[in-house]
Amino acid sequence: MSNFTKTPGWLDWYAGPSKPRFQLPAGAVDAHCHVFGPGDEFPFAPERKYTPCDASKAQLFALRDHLGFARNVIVQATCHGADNRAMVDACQASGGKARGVATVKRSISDEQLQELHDAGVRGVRFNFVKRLVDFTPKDELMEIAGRIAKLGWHVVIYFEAVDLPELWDFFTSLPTTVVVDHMGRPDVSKGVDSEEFALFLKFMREHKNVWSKVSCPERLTISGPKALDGEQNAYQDVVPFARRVVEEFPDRVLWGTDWPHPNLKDHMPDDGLLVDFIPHIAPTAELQRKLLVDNPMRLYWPEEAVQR
Ligand SMILES: O=C(O)c1cc(C(=O)O)oc(=O)c1
Repeated sequence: MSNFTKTPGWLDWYAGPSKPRFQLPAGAVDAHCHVFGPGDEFPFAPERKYTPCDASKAQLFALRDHLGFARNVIVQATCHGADNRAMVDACQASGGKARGVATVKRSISDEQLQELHDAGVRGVRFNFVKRLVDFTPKDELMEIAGRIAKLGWHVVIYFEAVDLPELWDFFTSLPTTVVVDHMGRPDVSKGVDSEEFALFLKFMREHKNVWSKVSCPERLTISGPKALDGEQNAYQDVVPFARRVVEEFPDRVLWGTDWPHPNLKDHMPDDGLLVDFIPHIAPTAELQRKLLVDNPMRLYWPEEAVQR
């Protein structure tokens, strides 16, 4: 037990997830997941907006093996601020099976960036979700992007769909591959043919360096049903969004569990059933292989990626 007190109402990750019915392709990558602490070993950042339960590297690796993934991409969680030690420790302990995405400040030195690279970091995350982080000036972010571009890294962006118009010019001037978290958080109640989602598709269509994670149906759903109690048709209201992105941009999509699912308020999904969501959004073996193996390997393990 950590000395930190969890945010009231915090939902812990689901213990004892089911075995997915969907068999992941060999070499599948969970390309969006986090570690939290443990708080006593890797304290949460003073500037954090929430205090989570612990979610250790050992627990993450056990989930990876249980679900049938070969590798993880561990994304720095905002509760750790720009202190990347927990994420780096997990990457280093993974025996080459994890790569990382860090959060850095302008003050980071070139030596420190190189250390992150040596630990397996291949990207930085810029977060624009106001409930998660304080504002960072765009000139600072652009300076960081210019520096990490030289290492061959990419930028991961997290924002809400309503904020895309305002952020458009900044995003489209980033010099690297740009990976959008959770499809830019569409409001699924507006429908897949909404102006809002059309703008997101245009963003990807017009900018070939933009990729998307088609993750987090458990976050985006309004009407469910929830991935609990053996449900094989979970989050039907999110399926058309993710499927549209996978089918139009099959070579620029990634998928991740988002374990341990920070800040869910309504329910905590059974991660086995979350994996069973994948064939609903990527219905063919080829789309599944691109989404789960080829694309994440190209971005995070290019030295090992198979050219097809
Ligand atoms: O929507 C969220 O609350 C959320 C938070 C974080 C984080 O705190 O890093 O990461 C995510 O991917 C999603």
